[in-house]
Amino acid sequence: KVYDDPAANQILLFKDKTSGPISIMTTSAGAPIEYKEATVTLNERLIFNEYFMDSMTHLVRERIPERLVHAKAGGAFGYFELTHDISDICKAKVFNGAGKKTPIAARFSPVVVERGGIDTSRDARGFALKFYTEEGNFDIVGFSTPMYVYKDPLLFPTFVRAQKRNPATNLIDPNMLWDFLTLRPESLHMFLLVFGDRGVPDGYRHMPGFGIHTFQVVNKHGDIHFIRFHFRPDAGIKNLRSREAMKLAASDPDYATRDLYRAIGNGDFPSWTASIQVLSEDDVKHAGFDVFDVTRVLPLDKYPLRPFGRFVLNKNPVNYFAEIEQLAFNPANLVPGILGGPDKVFEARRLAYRDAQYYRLGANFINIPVNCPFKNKAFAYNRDGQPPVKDNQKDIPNYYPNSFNGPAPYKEKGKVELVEVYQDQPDNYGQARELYENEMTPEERTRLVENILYSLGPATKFLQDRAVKMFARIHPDLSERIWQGLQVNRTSIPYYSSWDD
Ligand code: HEM
Repeated sequence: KVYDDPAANQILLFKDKTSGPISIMTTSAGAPIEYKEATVTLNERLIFNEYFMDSMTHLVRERIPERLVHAKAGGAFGYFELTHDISDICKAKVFNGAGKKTPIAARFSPVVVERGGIDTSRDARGFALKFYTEEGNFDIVGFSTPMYVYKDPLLFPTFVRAQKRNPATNLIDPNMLWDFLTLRPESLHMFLLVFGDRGVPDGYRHMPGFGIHTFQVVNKHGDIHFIRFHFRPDAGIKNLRSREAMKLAASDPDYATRDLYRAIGNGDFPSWTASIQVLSEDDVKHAGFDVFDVTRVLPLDKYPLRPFGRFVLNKNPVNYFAEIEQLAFNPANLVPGILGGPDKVFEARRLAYRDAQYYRLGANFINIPVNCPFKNKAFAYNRDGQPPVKDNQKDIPNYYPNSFNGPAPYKEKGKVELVEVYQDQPDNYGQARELYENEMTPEERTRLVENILYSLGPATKFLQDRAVKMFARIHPDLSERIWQGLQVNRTSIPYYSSWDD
């Protein structure tokens, strides 16, 4: 049978591919088990009902901590195809030899909403890719915007808390958000995109992705370059208007997750073209600004895109929890030839992801099949701890150094260190102005103002005044329109003036 919606009919599809119950039901320990309804076994104690004991005690242990941020997601698997060799700048094998294909996992996620939240919420989106390369797993843990919120990683906890729920009311609190945005105005560059059309992508298939950090790469001669990753959806970038997004929030909060699963299930495989901006050491020295500043974009006219590959998602997860919930991305998962970003945010991320995953998945999260390198075997000296331990590295010596043929350290030929960079205060009014003035159409600017008012309207007056002042530094027109809007739209609940039908 053919179903036009594999997302809605997954369980029917399962039935169709089987010819009856797939097996006798068993206990978790594998013994055949009867199903005895408790109500018709009044003369039997529930404690002897092994089905009850087994399922009940498991059920109450089924929740694990959700991700602190990016809790809700759609994810899938597929491959990356290298269309253009880039060995001239990067020796990582995954990017050497045009035509090479590498298996990948992808996970797309709004930042703020909780695990059961709304897919069409106004937010940036995570855009995380794991390349299962022959030299180990390489992760690009990026965003749907080409820039990030701040360049000082000390702000991470503040930013997360300001966007999440108020500790007393348990509500998302515009005062907290606007306090943050106006105290740290470098965030407004990214938030112009979030409040603009890009803030609600029309599903994940129409969403671009960016590595954001300027990664240092090295070729086999030891020459270093710096690159930024860009991924453009081949189906084109599409966004939802606020009104559609809000309707979908009520009618289909899982809109983007459904769209991705359905498309892949129907054989309509989404793909993205991968490009890089490339800078030499000289370019970095003469850029005239901090090219490692994650709150800025690198101008495309100065550093044009060099396409090098595409990736295709052609396989839905067979089990969401096992394969997507348990996926563990980490910017520190790098391979020889790719050194990561020299900036402070990248440095902070080297700790944060690993730490978060130990907490939510346990000490051996790397042994969960989707997280294991599978093109090569890992030979770390870690042992024991919470399951799964897999073979626990069998009888291989468990300490280093040793004299008994345990794994020996890799000696990279012509090893190059990550450069050290001096980073100072961000200043992004210039790029935000450019975005507002040159990249947004007049209609987009109107929608931007409306979306800002929707969020800023319920904030308290001194924050509104502070925001108007900040927006004036981006563009007088933007600030004027927001000020005007606030005069009619100052309200304590989110409200769209133009939405009254
Ligand atoms: C100080 C800076 C940052 C810190 C400390 C941080 C920390 C975290 C943590 C703890 C998680 C949850 C990880 C997990 O439970 O598996 C996370 C998820 C994520 N972060 Fe960050 N982050 C930072 C900046 C960024 C930046 C700059 C980007 C984009 C370039 C980014 C993209 C993501 C994505 C995509 C996820 C979700 C990964 C997934 O799909 O599992 N983060 N971050």
